[in-house]
Amino acid sequence: MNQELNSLNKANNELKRALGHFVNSLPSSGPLGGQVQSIADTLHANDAIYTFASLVEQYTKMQQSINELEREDLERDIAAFKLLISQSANKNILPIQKEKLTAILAKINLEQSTHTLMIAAGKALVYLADELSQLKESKEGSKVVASIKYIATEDTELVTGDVFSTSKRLIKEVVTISRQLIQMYPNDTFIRNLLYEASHQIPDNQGSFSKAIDLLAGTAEYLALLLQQERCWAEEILNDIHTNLIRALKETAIIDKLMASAKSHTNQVQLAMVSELESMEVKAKRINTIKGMQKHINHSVLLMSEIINNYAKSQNETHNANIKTIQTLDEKISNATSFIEKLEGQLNLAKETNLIDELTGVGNRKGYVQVINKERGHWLTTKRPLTLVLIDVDRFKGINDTFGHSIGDQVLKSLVETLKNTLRSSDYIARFGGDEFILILPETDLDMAFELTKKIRKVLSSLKFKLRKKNKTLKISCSYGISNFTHKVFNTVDVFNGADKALYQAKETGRDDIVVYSDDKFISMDK
Ligand SMILES: Nc1nc2c(ncn2[C@@H]2O[C@H](COP(=O)(O)OP(=O)(O)OP(=O)(O)O)[C@@H](O)[C@H]2O)c(=O)[nH]1
Repeated sequence: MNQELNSLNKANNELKRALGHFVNSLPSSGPLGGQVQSIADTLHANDAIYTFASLVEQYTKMQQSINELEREDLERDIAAFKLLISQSANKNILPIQKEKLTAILAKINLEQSTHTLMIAAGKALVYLADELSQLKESKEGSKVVASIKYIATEDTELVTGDVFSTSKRLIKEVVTISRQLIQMYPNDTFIRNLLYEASHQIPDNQGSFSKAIDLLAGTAEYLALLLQQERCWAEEILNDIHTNLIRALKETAIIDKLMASAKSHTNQVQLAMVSELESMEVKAKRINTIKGMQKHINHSVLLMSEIINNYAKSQNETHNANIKTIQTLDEKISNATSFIEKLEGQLNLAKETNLIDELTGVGNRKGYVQVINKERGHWLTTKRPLTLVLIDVDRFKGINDTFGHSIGDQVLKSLVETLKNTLRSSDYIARFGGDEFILILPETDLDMAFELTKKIRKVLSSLKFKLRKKNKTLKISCSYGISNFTHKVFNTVDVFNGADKALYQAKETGRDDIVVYSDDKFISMDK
């Protein structure tokens, strides 16, 4: 379309030049004076397309005015025009030329209609121009031209020459424009007709100035229409692009995802950007210029890419943070795993060497022997207090017999749990057999052991075992025997026997009792 517009501009300049001379040759007063002046003013305007349109309009108006003018006024103008031609015809030109001009003049005199008068006058001008240009080339030409200059004003010569050559050039431009247009719109009948009409004007040297302007005006009008159409298409395409852009975003739910991500990360900037993007569709409907829409699309695309970049960045950050957390967790898990493995190893070793009681999970008699030997060795070197406590459930046989073996087992397990919760980690528990347990208490003297045993007795006596079937509650009690390593009694078996003696004594005195035996004698404690 640019090419066509350039051609149109070129044609416009030609037209301006030709009309300039034409206007200068016309009388500036009289009935056409106003229009002549207005054409002259328009010629100085700069906007090519605007000038062309108004020149054509004013030229057409002038033609109409000529038709509408009073006969007398018109005759005066035509008379001036005839005089101009007859003066040209009477001067020093060749007889044959003079003859031709006189014939035309005679015809002009006969013509009644203004329109045909104008055509005849136009032909005379064209003929004159043609002859003049030929004369300029010939030998006697310069002489003749000089004589014509003498009778005709400079403007007249220019008008005739320029109007003729401009007509031809204008038509050529119409042909050029329509040939270019036909390539873009091969099925357009208007352009085809235009090309046909313009092409048939070229070989005809009599092609009139007004015909050329008519064709050119039609071309310009049609070009404007095509431009308008293309503008509409461009607008539609841009609108489509924008709508599709927003639809694609909605369909893939990208906006929802971005919104959710911005909300969860309390990213205010991102949130504001996503909301703006959401309102893009509404805003687009209010835009009615191509430039505006292009700007809007650019803005949309920039905004989208910025949001998506931000989103990707935050996703990346979250990803990296997750990787760090996973690494820390991995380390913790592997530490815990190796710890568990170590414990498992110890447990397995204990099980392998039969040091653990199967039912309660504490040490068995073998375990007790191993630990007491170790602790005794320590006592021998440090002489730090070391005490044993024997615990035996009272009337356990009765529990088994009355409530069943499994309740008996449960009592033993609960007893061990209570002991574990009351003792220090350095203390050792072993099931010595049946319902009898032994505690090895390092760093514990008799008084401390006695207080600890009182505490154990209190907790155990508060235990209640619910017996569903019988709708009863079972309570238990135990008897306790305490003994310690001393300077006098430091043999393991002797100390154990001391504790056993004390336990037996507790049973004898009615059970649920604590008895202390040390250095081969019973010790009375403050109960
Ligand atoms: N349920 C259960 N009972 C056991 C287990 N080992 C031993 N016993 C029982 O524990 C009871 C021990 O009873 P004794 O200590 O002799 O006597 P007691 O009934 O406790 O009476 P006193 O000790 O004199 O108060 C026996 O009836 C054994 O069968 C066990 O692993 N589970």
